[in-house]
Amino acid sequence: MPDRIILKLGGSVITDKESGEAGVIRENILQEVARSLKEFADISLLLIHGAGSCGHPQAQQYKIQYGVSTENREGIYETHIAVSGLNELVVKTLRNEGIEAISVHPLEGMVASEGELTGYCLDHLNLMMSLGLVPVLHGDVVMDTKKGACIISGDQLVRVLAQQLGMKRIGLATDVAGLLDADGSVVRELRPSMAHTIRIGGSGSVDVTGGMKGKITELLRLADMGIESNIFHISRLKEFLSGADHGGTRIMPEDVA
Ligand SMILES: Nc1ncnc2c1ncn2[C@@H]1O[C@H](COP(=O)(O)OP(=O)(O)OP(=O)(O)O)[C@@H](O)[C@H]1O
Ligand SMILES: C=C(C)CCOP(=O)(O)O
Repeated sequence: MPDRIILKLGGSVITDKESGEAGVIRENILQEVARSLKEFADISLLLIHGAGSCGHPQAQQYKIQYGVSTENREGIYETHIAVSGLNELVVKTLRNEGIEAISVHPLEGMVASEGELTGYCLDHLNLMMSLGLVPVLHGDVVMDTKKGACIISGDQLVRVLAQQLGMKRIGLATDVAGLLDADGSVVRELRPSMAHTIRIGGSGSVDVTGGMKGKITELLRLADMGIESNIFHISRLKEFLSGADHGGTRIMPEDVA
């Protein structure tokens, strides 16, 4: 069986998150990514993407992260439709390159409690990958037993799916070279015991899931479970896919050399 890899494409990469304008998708970057992925057709891939400007502004406008009642329930549709539109374009672009991508929307099959995914069946993802399909999930709004609904980041999906599906390698491509320290240098290795020594911020743009801080929190939880993950700049995608040095940050379990 080929190695299974999870790749998250950051919303900051595939959308224009910084301009503050909602819904701007970087189609040229998506095409480049699709072409790169095509070169690695022998990899068994599960793709996750963030929302960027196609979901974060809507989630913030409807205050989804503070809970959902009949007052703001319209935000469930508005947020989901924004990120689903992005997902449709991601899948279409991959398929145009001959990659057997298929959309999987978390809202339709996952439930959370207090913002943490608690209810889901992943059998279909296993079966899809066994058939050589590339499931394409995304950060989404999902129903929540305590809060009505909540936002699940692509980073949380990375943690849950990496753990549950036994993925061999985990990579998060974003718009920075990796986790940066106070001098702007890339932190090449991060372990749970040293995380408190680095000042980690949110995102420079509208982001309801915590930006870099949210990402590192999820990946440190993976490290605590003995699973390594990687953050790198999108321009280093091929290095990550081929197993070469991607120049970014490896988030590692405490006792791994
Ligand atoms: N110490 C840090 N090192 C690197 N980036 C940082 C740091 N602190 C804050 N950031 C911000 O985190 C951003 C990356 O996180 P962000 O969540 O926006 O990325 P993403 O995963 O690509 O987007 P999305 O959440 O929409 O999928 C960077 O663009 C940077 O502005
Ligand atoms: C805002 C929505 C809909 C999902 C957020 O996912 P992320 O961009 O991975 O943080």
